[in-house]
Amino acid sequence: MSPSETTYSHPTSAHPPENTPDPTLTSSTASASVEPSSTTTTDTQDAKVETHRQSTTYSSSSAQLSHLTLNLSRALRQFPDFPSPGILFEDICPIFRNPATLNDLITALELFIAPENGGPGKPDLIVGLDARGFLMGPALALRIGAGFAPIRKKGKLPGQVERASFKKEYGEDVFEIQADAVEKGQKVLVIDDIIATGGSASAAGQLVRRLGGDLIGFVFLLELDFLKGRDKLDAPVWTLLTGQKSNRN
Ligand SMILES: O=P(O)(O)OC[C@H]1O[C@H](OP(=O)(O)OP(=O)(O)O)[C@H](O)[C@@H]1O
Ligand SMILES: Nc1ncnc2[nH]cnc12
Repeated sequence: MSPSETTYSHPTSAHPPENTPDPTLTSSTASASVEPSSTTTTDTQDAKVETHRQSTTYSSSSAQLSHLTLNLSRALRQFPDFPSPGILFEDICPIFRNPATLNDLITALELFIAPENGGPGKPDLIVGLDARGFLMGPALALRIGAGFAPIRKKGKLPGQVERASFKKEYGEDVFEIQADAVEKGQKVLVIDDIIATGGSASAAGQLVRRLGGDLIGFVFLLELDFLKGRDKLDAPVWTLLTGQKSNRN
């Protein structure tokens, strides 16, 4: 089977099977309540494209999104046992090397968050997660006319910060955000490349809310859905691609 014929929805042997417990849930990490979303799933040749059905523009936007996400899924590649044994690492770097796929990514995200496609609408502020969220967040913010603020790993931001510890698919970490990064009541969208166990995104959501932000949702390029990370998030979740394609390399 050629790479373009493989399915982007099955866990591979390098990842825990669907019913394997999420390792981060065995710790004291706080787990947020689940907010059901009206997500529908459309299968394409390579990817499952999640959209939120709402208006008459759905069909054309959905077709465009299918096209864009197919291009994006083809640009991803995988590295087994990185950064540690048992992890099948999804490498997003090739998307950014090519201006066409970079544009596809930002256009797909822009379409995805549009209210007519069931998205949350334009946020006041996009909050991106260190480090790969920085590759996507500012470009999307510029495209839609929103601000951008970073959540960084501990010790990188000057001034007063809010801090949250968390567990992720391959380790533990600490996030910080500048205390004045979010204005009270600002509509905030959190963006990152990948949601795996959801530990990183959950900690980011907590920080946004602690600063008084109105957390309108989370958006990701890729969701490793078998790890059930979205169950840790208590705001709507939008993901362009789900699952993992095996034997890509
Ligand atoms: O859902 P989780 O299990 O929390 O994993 C997802 C997080 O892991 C990766 O970041 P990483 O900490 O590796 O940082 P990087 O972006 O600097 O590579 C990824 O970019 C997400 O932020
Ligand atoms: N499998 C994975 N590939 C790339 N980034 C990740 N972050 C958490 N899990 C990951």
